[in-house]
Amino acid sequence: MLHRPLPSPSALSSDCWTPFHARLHQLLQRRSLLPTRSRLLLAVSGGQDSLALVQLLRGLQPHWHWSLAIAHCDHGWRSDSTANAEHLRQLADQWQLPFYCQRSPEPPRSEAAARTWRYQVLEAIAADIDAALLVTGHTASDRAETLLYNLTRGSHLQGLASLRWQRSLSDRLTLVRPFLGFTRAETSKMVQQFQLPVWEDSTNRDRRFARNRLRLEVLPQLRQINPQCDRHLANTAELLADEADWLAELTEQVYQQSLSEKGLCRSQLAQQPIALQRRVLHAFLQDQLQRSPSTVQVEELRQLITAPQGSCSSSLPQRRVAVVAGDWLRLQSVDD
Ligand SMILES: Nc1ncnc2c1ncn2[C@@H]1O[C@H](COP(=O)(O)OP(=O)(O)OP(=O)(O)O)[C@@H](O)[C@H]1O
Repeated sequence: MLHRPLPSPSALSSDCWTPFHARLHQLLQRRSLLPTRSRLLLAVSGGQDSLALVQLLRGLQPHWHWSLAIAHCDHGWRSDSTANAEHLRQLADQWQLPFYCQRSPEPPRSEAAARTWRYQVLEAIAADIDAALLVTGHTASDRAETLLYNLTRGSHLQGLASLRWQRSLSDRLTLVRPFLGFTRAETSKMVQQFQLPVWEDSTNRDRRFARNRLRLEVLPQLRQINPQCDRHLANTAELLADEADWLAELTEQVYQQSLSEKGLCRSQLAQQPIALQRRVLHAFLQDQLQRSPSTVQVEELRQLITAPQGSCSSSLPQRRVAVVAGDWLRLQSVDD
């Protein structure tokens, strides 16, 4: 485990301007991610990405006049987690930034539980300090990993397009990921160049976690095929995100056109490409059942678009079935 001593305050100075600062500055201008004078809550684990994020944002602060604060969530997972939090507190002191830290009452049982708890804490801190933007250090490499991970589990387009530049967490808080413009190899260079005291998380090396195996075993292999594969995979996710958004809009239009109190209009749906039929039927079932339908259920309904009068699907949740009534496809109780 590598714990670097805190460097002297001069090494942590934010006044140097590097090509990394210039790139982030331009990216923020182009994407309007972090408006001038906004209050930013920076989520910092102590790893290389989030420390590099703080360093660059501190450097850009005089140009954008943000008010910056740091938040750390201590999962209590590792024996050194309190020391990690204390290390960050001292660093925030040196950086003269407000520091907020919360420890989990008991260690979360899974990665997913940890993430849920972490975002609850971060949202509460953001509300306390009136910050509308929460900024994380997710990189293009995280985006590449997420794309690969979701592919291995089987995913629809939205899943492959995940890790967006921004995402709404609530009415009052937006999550922003400006570091998607950098790879992990680049944040590693930043850490060296700015002598940032990274606190290495030993669980990142634990190969029992699928994400770690992807990061430590699969991606290095893929980089032998193409050294730029992190960036290419992240760019693919970006293109897919635009296509997913466009398809979602189209789906909503067709759904609204085909829907009436009688059900879904079969002749309207029959004119649409199969991909749109599936999406509209998915939206219809989701609305009717208030839960995400399975692929099999959607496919069954798709067969009903051209099925004879009176045909019906097999039983759906809540003792319901889909039935063909003339030009309409509707859900009714199995008891009717
Ligand atoms: N314990 C935490 N407290 C606050 N923010 C966190 C914490 N863990 C993760 N984050 C935020 O979520 C981002 C992505 O988390 P992830 O687990 O992929 O990274 P990490 O390996 O923990 O650290 P880093 O991304 O800083 O190198 C981090 O960059 C950071 O902004």
